[in-house]
Amino acid sequence: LLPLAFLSGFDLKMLAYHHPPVFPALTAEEFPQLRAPPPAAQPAAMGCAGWFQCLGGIALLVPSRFYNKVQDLHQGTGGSAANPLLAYSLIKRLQSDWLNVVHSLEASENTQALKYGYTQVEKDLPDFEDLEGAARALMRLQDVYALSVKGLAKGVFQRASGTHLPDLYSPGQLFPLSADDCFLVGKVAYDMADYYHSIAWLEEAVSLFRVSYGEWNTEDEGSLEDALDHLAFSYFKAGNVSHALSLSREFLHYDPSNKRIARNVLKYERLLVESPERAKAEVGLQRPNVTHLQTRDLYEELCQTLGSQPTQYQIPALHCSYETNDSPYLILQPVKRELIRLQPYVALYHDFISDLEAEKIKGLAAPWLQRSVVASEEKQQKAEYRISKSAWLKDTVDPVIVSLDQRITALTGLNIRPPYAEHLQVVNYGIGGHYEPHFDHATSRKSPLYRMKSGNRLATVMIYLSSVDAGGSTAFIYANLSVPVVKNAALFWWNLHRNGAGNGDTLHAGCPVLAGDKWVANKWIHEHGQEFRRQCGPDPDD
Ligand SMILES: O=C(O)CCC(=O)C(=O)O
Ligand SMILES: [Fe+2]
Repeated sequence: LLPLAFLSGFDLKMLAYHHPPVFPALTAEEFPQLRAPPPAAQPAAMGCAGWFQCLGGIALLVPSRFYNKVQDLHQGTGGSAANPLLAYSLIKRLQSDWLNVVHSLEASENTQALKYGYTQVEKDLPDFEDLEGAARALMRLQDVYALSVKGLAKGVFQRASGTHLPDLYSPGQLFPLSADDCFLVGKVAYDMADYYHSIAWLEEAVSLFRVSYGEWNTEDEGSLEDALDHLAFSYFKAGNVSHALSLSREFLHYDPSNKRIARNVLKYERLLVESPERAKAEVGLQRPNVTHLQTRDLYEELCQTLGSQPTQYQIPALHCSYETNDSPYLILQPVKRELIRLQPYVALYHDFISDLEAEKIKGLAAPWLQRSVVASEEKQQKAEYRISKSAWLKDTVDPVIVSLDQRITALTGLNIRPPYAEHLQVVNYGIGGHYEPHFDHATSRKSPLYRMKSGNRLATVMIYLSSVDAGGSTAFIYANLSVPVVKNAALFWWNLHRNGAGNGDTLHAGCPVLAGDKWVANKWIHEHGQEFRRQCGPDPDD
């Protein structure tokens, strides 16, 4: 650096200007290798005393005392560039102080403290399975709601091309994804050999990495080269050799010494010479049908459009009414029933519980939530087609459950004392959480549902304990209807015909939650105990 005498007032102003008193800009400008924390991660905002207790300031090595001193020096720099003392201290700081800070014992102690702090909370942080799950959830939302990946990367929820439907969700604040965020989603798809999704997400990653090429982010996992590498191979696997070739050539432009990519380039060139038609071959990539759902299109349409329920005007039998169900319990406060379908019978009871009760039930379940399982042959196990957390609540845990049971008894006229009904199952779906089309009743005699020795699941009462911002409807696939989440309402349907056979028309699903936090509570009522409450009959349609 020039000695003090050679720096003009303007030079000093420029120095001060480039090192404004805003901490993040200051550190990043003065020492680009030091990563400034995002403004939201300031110690006060995070509720901790100094940077060194905070993980928010990862890789931040600057002691707060020095930071405060620097900040004070930057106060009112406008007129003070003429002050020789300040000018001297600025130059000294840039030439010597920072060097001492970076090489200080304090800096290495801070790094150690940062690492120690990280190991303390590490076990509570999301693991790779969580991250993979979150990436899959994004792809699920992309598919089920036909969203454009380009839009998602920008933070908006636009429909993919071809549809002119309005957006399903408009967030108040945009949260665009970074190149590396997109890269990771693409990589998760790539690792599952799902080139349909890897291509869409890696295309976004590549274009974002291109824009910021040369800017290194310590926190990033991938780079432009990584994204080009994975994207080229995805295109090759999808049969598009000419795209694979041009991306691999671009890779070599950035890293000419990579022998593997150089070999790939030769291979792709040879393939194109041997069969030039490959150059033109635009292989239509099929979306993988991971869960082999036969009803996928129907299901997704119902999730997107909230079904096509005929209204009361088309079917007069579908109407709203106050019901007492001959129960003394309901005489003073009848339930508000909205008949949704007669075949299969589906009814929505509005305001079945209060906000207070909903909060209480969620609070009681929260500490017990575990990843939901499904019945598979004789076992219960986790499955990709049901992503949620759930907990069982006995009526002994709180009087609120007792009074809910009383109301369900009054509403249904059924006997729900154990073992004639299961305990209350509280379910929480996070973003992208879903339950693909399924039956609540057992379809095989071996099902674990029969362990209660009270027969099959005759009826379902499902209560919405929350609202959602978008998505999350309950779709009845064959009945061609879907019910939006209505907070505090209870949805009722019969799973079995009067002859005891399962009603195939009750195939239903919980659509993925697009935005929000969805909670439901299930009460499954079994066959036994209802002999005098729901008459049986021989008619297979009844
Ligand atoms: O969440 C929903 O809308 C449906 C849930 C469901 O079908 C179930 O838990 O069995
Ligand atoms: Fe269900």
